[in-house]
Amino acid sequence: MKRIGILSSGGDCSGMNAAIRSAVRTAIRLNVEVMGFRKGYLGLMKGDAIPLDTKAVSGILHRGGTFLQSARSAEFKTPEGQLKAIENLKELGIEGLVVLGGDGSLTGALALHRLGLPVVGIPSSIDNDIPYTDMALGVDTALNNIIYAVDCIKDTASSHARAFVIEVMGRNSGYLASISAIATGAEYALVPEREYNLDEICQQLRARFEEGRDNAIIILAEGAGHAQEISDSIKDAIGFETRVTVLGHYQRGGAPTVFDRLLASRFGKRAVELLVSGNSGVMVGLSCNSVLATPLEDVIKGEKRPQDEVLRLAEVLGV
Ligand SMILES: Nc1ncnc2c1ncn2[C@@H]1O[C@H](COP(=O)(O)OP(=O)(O)O)[C@@H](O)[C@H]1O
Ligand SMILES: O=P(O)(O)OC[C@H]1O[C@](O)(COP(=O)(O)O)[C@@H](O)[C@@H]1O
Ligand SMILES: [Mg+2]
Repeated sequence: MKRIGILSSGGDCSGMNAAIRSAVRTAIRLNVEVMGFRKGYLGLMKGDAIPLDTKAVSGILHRGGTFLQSARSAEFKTPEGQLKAIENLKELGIEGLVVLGGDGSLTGALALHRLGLPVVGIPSSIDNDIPYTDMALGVDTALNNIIYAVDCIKDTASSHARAFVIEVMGRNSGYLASISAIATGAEYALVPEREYNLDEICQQLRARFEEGRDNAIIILAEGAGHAQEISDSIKDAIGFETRVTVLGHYQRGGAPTVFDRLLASRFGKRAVELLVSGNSGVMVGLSCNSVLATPLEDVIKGEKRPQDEVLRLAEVLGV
């Protein structure tokens, strides 16, 4: 292989830059040129690419987001969009592609692989909803962002004897909610994977405030309900003030943690080594602290949910 491409797609996350840097520097060591596509699959369909050398990826390791930018594209889901991408790659003399992204982007990578393009995926999404990797890129940084915010909110909640409903991201996954609830000592983690009974929660919260506790933190996964409605129900039932904080896109940015910098560097290197040695149609992943490759077919067929042990732990340590 003489020339490969790289792109970041879907929701950005911290660690993408570090992974791109690692992939580019590994490729250069192997005498392979790298082109970076801007704005994910949009750039691939437009042929919007820039050459990436060692200098182009210096000074980005510690920055959140992705300097290649990211996007979501409905057109790329169509066969026409995918063929446009393949044609552009041929014209640019690009023989293989590294895709950084979440479950959607990896489904797109599988589509390109089925069209005959050598592809390797790097799981990158704060949601941690991608199977065959213990952690995706960006998850650890997002969790650290969340616990910083929750700790701050707890201070003000205590000062006013309030209950807070704090909404975190995760799409259909309760991973961020359950882990951050354990790490902050929150009273409840409301997640899509477990049914919850709001009446019971309100009774327990009322008892908690009546016995003199001065705050309550309820971490709500975005896929598990409406923050304001839950907050209003709690307020009406317990008679204490409630507030809502939606952490939103704050969770996705910021300097990557050591864990994410290391994971990104390991993933980027292995992805290029696999691609250049002819092992394509796979995703790199972390399993028991080793970097493994899994066929994209299995990744896309698979499902990932937070471990039951973790969900149970959040319940046992809460109210
Ligand atoms: N089924 C699919 N086939 C081809 N491409 C897809 C498919 N699903 C998603 N993609 C591409 O991947 C992009 C990112 O997917 P999305 O689910 O929004 O984010 P993420 O990759 O972070 O999970 C989509 O906008 C689309 O271009
Ligand atoms: O940035 P957008 O387009 O508002 O999307 C928000 C969504 O992206 C995420 O932050 C990341 O999800 P993906 O990795 O699937 O893109 C979700 O947690 C959230 O629901
Ligand atoms: Mg996703």
